[in-house]
Amino acid sequence: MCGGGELGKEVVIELQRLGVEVIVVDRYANSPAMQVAHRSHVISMLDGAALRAVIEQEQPHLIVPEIEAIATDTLAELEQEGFTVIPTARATQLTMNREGIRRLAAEELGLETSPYRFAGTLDEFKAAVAEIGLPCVVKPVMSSSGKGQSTLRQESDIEAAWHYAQEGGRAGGGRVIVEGFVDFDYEITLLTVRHANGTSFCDPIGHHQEDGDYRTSWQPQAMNAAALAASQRVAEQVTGALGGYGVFGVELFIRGDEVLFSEVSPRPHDTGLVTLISQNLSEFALHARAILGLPIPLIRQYGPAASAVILPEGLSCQTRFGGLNQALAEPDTELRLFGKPEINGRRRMGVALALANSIEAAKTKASECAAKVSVEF
Ligand SMILES: Nc1ncnc2c1ncn2[C@@H]1O[C@H](COP(=O)(O)OP(=O)(O)OP(=O)(O)O)[C@@H](O)[C@H]1O
Ligand SMILES: NCC(=O)N[C@@H]1O[C@H](COP(=O)([O-])[O-])[C@@H](O)[C@H]1O
Ligand SMILES: [Mg+2]
Repeated sequence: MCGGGELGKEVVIELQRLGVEVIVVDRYANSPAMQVAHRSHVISMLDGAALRAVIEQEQPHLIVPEIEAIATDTLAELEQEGFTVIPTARATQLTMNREGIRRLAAEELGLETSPYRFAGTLDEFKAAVAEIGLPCVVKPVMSSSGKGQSTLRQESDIEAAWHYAQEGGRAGGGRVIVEGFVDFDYEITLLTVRHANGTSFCDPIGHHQEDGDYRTSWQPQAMNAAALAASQRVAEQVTGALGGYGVFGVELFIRGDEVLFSEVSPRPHDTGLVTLISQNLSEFALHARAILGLPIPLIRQYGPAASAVILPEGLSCQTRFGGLNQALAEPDTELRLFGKPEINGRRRMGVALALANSIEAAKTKASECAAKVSVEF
């Protein structure tokens, strides 16, 4: 498992339930997934030689990327040499860089997306913003969880947005994407599972984002039949083009019956944390089954459910949690506190989960549960 955060941790648990030996690799020691793995290694996964050395040493049957920022060219070489990369090395190459997946979706598959331009210098960036027009959204081509992302509303935002994007990516500065701002009605993650017996869809997950990072998610998101069918068609096309087995988080903007492709994770998605309470098989269990080639005969959804993140800000290597008594007092609430060993700035440290009789009630319950957890430094 290349990447050992909160998403990987749940996949490790599911794999181990099925008898798999799991070795986690990440950039820092004692990452959440390392805490539940058989063994672990700390390396820079952007360093191809270091990544190759670990994989040659461990000889894994499956290489399971958990984050974008990995030396994906090395994964492609290893795949050529006979290793299996989940879902495919090409999928990890295309999705680690926004340029790869955007050009595939918009230019090769002909899917509708926001208008976009790429820029590698401040001058190109200014020209791109002029062409796309304001408001627009800028993101480093290699980033996730909103890192380095900003929305430009006026000319005076341009310079700061460029510098923030240069500092905020997960792999240093470089190219950015400038996207026209989409005034969507709502956005969804359509979890799509490619497995031995075909492709299955989870019920759509709605979510609310701030600063490019998710705050709450819920399932099922109400959708009209036309928009849902169009979403499934887009998801089938994109995941089919990427290939391989596993869960994909297909991010879509919905405007009336119109569906715009935004991006896709070739792995479980953070907004899909809600499936830890909302489905018989969570997205993590689905990923484990799919990559092992096991059957997925049914995905049962349990009704209105929500997740809300615990996202403190601070500086500490001695985090403690409080308020759990109050947080868990309501029925049908659960917590996952990830066990990240350090916080330096704002970091997602846990998530609250809730089931209720309506989506609104589930969102409120999950948010209240999250708010009652105090993080002490
Ligand atoms: N072109 C756009 N128009 C309007 N909103 C946008 C646009 N692009 C992104 N957003 C908003 O910002 C959020 C984060 O964008 P995006 O998913 O591209 O970033 P990310 O860093 O890859 O985040 P994650 O890793 O959590 O998926 C989107 O879910 C959406 O709410
Ligand atoms: N949107 C992608 C996403 O949520 N990825 C998840 O966050 C971790 C990194 O967290 P960190 O930045 O706190 O180390 C990743 O390892 C993955 O589990
Ligand atoms: Mg996203």
